[in-house]
Amino acid sequence: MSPTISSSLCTVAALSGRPGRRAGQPGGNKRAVAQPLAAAAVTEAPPAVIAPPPRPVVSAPRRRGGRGVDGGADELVAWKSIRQERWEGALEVEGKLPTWLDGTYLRNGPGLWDLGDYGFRHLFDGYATLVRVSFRDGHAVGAHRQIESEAYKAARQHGKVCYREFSEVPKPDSFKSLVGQLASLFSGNSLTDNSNTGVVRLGDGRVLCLTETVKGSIVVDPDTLDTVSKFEYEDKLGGLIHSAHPIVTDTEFWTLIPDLIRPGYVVARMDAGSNERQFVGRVDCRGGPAPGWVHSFPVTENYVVVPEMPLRYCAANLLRAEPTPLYKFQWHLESGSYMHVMCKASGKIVASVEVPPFVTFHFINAYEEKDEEGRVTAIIADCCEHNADTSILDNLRLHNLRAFTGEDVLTDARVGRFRIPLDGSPFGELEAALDPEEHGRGMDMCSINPAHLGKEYRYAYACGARRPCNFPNTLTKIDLVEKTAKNWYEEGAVPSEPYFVARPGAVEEDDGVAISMVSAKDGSGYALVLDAKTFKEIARAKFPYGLPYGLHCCWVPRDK
Ligand SMILES: CC1=C(/C=C/C(C)=C/C=C/C(C)=C/C=C/C=C(C)/C=C/C=O)C(C)(C)CCC1
Ligand SMILES: [Fe+2]
Repeated sequence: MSPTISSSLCTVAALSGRPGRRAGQPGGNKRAVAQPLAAAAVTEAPPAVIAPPPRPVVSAPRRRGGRGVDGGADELVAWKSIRQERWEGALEVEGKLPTWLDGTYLRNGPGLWDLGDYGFRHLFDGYATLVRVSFRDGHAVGAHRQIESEAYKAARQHGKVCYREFSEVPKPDSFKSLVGQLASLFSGNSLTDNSNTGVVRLGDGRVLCLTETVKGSIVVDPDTLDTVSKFEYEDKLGGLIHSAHPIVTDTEFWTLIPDLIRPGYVVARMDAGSNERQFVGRVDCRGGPAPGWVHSFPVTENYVVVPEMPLRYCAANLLRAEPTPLYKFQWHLESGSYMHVMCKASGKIVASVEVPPFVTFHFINAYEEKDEEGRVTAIIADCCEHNADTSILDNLRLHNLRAFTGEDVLTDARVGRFRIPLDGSPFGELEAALDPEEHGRGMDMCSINPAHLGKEYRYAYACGARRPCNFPNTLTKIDLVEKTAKNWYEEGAVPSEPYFVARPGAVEEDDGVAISMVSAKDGSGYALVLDAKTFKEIARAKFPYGLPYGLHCCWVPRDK
């Protein structure tokens, strides 16, 4: 079986007789060749460190994204663009930070949604803003900085969208024929590299920001937040899009690459320290007409779980200039929903079952269920499941996020637990792992103790809901054994993904802290440190300005 992805997005490149070219390195386009990006930052960005202004540095949308009020003091800035390129400074600490907390918390997310007088429409479109909080000896230093992607630099230079983002596309260039536009889409040239979704620390210590385009993999410096270089995959796997959430451990990296031409997924792994993905196996879709969206996927110790949900990629929507209700995707309930299980060692599929319809962006974890003799009988896979309803994508339009009227409009979500039997049965199960009322029927942006990745586990940390609300507004600690939740809430505040950091030497699964960045009701922002056991606040480290909402985080321990 050929490991080369035959995705429709590769078609033009393949036809042009330039095999093996890496995504993001189209022939003749010198801008796309790997090179340090920081040099551009020095000439184009403002001075290295800018003192914080007295008021939150946010700007309001002026067109399209809905009318906002200028970000003065006393109002939430979660959905407003950060105006400064960068800032760094000591944070005022309220409470007592644990002295063992020694390292850097990094958070990535779309923090800039305005270009001149043009406002983006969807949360996922914003240009990437990295936030850092470094903890040492009970003190905290904070910083933020825009990631210098090609897409961001071009937008800044030309004052308009220049690459295809999640929902925004560049205005059609009247000099470029339709064929030319199709060619640049299929070659990947016009796709964004705006790596605004995740941030991971690879086993070799490099820190990588990611999105769903392969070319949007960017290496950053966790200390300076400098954009260091493009992460170039040095293999022939091809593919222009991949799962935004690879599975990363100290020794390896697993990823899923959807194939839009021959609907399916390629499973690949990469050794720590390498840039070369290796083909492990392929899963053919059982439903059509395209693979399901795979924002993330889970693994166990011995297996990779490949989800196939009815929210599927749609080639026609990829080409459209105006966003459709489901953006680049389409809902195909009739196509069925499936879960596939691949053996990591052999690449063979050991189970492929039909499951009830589901909608998920974030898998939480998975593990192997064993019988008394230690034989693996089933795979358990947990996710943040939106009750098979795609409306969450509409909830996340900036207009809706900015227009909270007190009405309860956030759609319900739960911890969806799949049970995938390995005995050849054709069906798997999907049920709520606990009563969703425990976390207010809001559930997303989850982390676990990384020592339990792929293994049995008890606790998950996520954003839940206190209703009425239009967005998850609590932090919740889920106990999957007791089937209960502990919740943190502050009126009017928007917290982001709580990230678990274990205490050095910890034995118990919840011995550590959960760190979240909070955009407060009064326009301020702070890093919140909760005791992961009690889920009570230990300390908060306050930024002198409010920060926009952000998505995912990682932890970089200090080099000793
Ligand atoms: C640019 C192109 C694409 C980009 C896809 C992107 C940027 C997808 C990002 C998805 C994210 C950030 C999902 C997050 C979900 C968060 C939820 C549900 C939170 C809920 C509340 O707590 C493609 C679409 C891949 C097509 C090519 C072009
Ligand atoms: Fe995500």
